[in-house]
Amino acid sequence: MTSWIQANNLTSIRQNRTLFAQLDFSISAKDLIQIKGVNGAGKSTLMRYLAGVGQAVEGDLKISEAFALYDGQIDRAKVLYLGHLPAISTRLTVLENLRFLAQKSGLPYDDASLFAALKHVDLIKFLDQSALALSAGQKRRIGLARLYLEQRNIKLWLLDEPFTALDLQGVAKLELRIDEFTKQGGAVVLITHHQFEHPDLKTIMLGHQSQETMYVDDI
Ligand SMILES: Nc1ncnc2c1ncn2[C@@H]1O[C@H](COP(=O)(O)OP(=O)(O)OP(=O)(O)O)[C@@H](O)[C@H]1O
Repeated sequence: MTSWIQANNLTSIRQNRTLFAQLDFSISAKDLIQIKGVNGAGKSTLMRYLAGVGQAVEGDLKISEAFALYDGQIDRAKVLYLGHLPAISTRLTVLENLRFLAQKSGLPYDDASLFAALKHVDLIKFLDQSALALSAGQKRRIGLARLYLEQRNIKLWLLDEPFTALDLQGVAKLELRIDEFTKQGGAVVLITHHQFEHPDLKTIMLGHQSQETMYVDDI
């Protein structure tokens, strides 16, 4: 199968410190990939690079035609990136926040689909409540509700710490949703310190002790 993204020789140097170097990996349909490494290893830096934000990575990305917009560039309309902070406005209600996030992420939505998504993350009772009064887990759930909207063109999810602050039931539901998306042909790259048990989970390991600690398996 042709890879959507083939990364070759990626290097990131920040403040004179090499986070990772000569990193190779690929991302294909149905892949479930976890970026692993200690705090500060460069996991978010790498994910932000794949998401097209942040400048701290150099190297070569080969993009397949299925994933390219033009000229070998990633078609950003095919990527949904959820950063490690919930990005919630406390001035808006739960529903208004999701509407805003859906719009920002380029996802199609109407009120019925927003309601359905909020039901999936158990926030339907809080629709019109100000986000100011929500718990950390509930704020996280607003952002995750995007995963239940119609994905239309989206092929790749980039999820930075999506399990943070979720209760056990929330974790189980998110694991199921990730599994479902990959089975439907999408790919997921995630960063998590949660022990995600999945038979198809691949790993991109970042280490900053020495270059020998950097490896990618199963690709
Ligand atoms: N905007 C920035 N400017 C300069 N250095 C930065 C910036 N953002 C992060 N760094 C540095 O880059 C390194 C890697 O950060 P990054 O957030 O990618 O690590 P991480 O592996 O995701 O860590 P964690 O597990 O703690 O979230 C850190 O040493 C951090 O201090």
